[in-house]
Amino acid sequence: MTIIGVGLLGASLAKVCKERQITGRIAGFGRNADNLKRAEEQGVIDHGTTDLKDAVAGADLVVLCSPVASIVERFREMAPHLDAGCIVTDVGSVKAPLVQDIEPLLPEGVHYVPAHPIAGAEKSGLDASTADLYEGARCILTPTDNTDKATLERIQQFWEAVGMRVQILTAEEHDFIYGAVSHLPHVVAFALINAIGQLKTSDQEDILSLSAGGLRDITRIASSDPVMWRDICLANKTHVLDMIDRFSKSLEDIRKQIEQDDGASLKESFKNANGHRGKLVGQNS
Ligand SMILES: NC(=O)C1=CN([C@@H]2O[C@H](COP(=O)(O)OP(=O)(O)OC[C@H]3O[C@@H](n4cnc5c(N)ncnc54)[C@H](O)[C@@H]3O)[C@@H](O)[C@H]2O)C=CC1
Ligand SMILES: O=C(O)C(=O)Cc1ccc(O)cc1
Repeated sequence: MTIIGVGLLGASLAKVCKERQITGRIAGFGRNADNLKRAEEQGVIDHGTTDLKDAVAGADLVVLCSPVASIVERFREMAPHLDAGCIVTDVGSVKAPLVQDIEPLLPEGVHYVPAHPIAGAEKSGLDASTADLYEGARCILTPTDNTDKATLERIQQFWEAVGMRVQILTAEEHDFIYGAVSHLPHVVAFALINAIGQLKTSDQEDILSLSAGGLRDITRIASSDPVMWRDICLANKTHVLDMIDRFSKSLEDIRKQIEQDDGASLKESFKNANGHRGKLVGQNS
């Protein structure tokens, strides 16, 4: 197996595959030689290289684990060096643009099954990786009419072996759903903390230090990697813009209710929210 991008998702995958002996030798590709050397020294990968051709030589399975905007480029570069029979999957948080661009680049005999493990954190990099990152979480596969059925089954078995519950969606539906349940919440968290992050007390102290636990809860994901989230928002632009519009409308409704001292409607808005949140907590993943 070759992992492209030995960060949170890539190194966690390598760790669980080693622990459960799911794959044989693991090669890792990255741009940072020091990171690859550390991953090798820690036994996360067997061989780290900044040479993509060397990284994929003889690979049966390649997993693209780099930021969304780099995935198609890395695939384009590696395609001529993949052996017939090689299977490629990925972990990108946006699916339709990747599938659209990668499928026409597939060499004869090489198969691609797009995947998105719904497992992660606001932390990134090798040091944040853990063998149990994927355990019990959902993994969305987004095959197309061109996807080879036997390969789809093998990739489903692979993600299940890693500990995931596999679900199949079209790439388009995936991007709509995750635009709503993942990308919008990250945008909101970034925007919320930006809106209040620079406010000061009369003594010129940061007001954030005076906050209660709620602010920490709602902004945890505002610590997420800026490059990763830039790429996700731009790649899923249409859905993210649509979700921002929906959110703006929801916020505007609450604003009006407060402005008009409409306590009954305001309470109704908050009560509806309690109901939705209850569904989320009851069936959280
Ligand atoms: N962090 C999360 O919670 C989740 C992330 N994802 C997806 O997983 C992918 C990786 O995310 P993380 O592991 O969190 O990021 P990360 O920053 O921990 O790891 C990314 C790795 O890719 C390498 N990299 C960066 N630019 C590259 C390029 N141009 N070409 C090749 N390698 C490059 C980095 O050196 C790093 O080792 C992203 O596509 C993201 O959308 C999917 C599910 C959850
Ligand atoms: O940290 C969190 O709670 C996340 O939401 C992690 C996450 C980030 C990106 C994904 O595509 C999937 C999961």
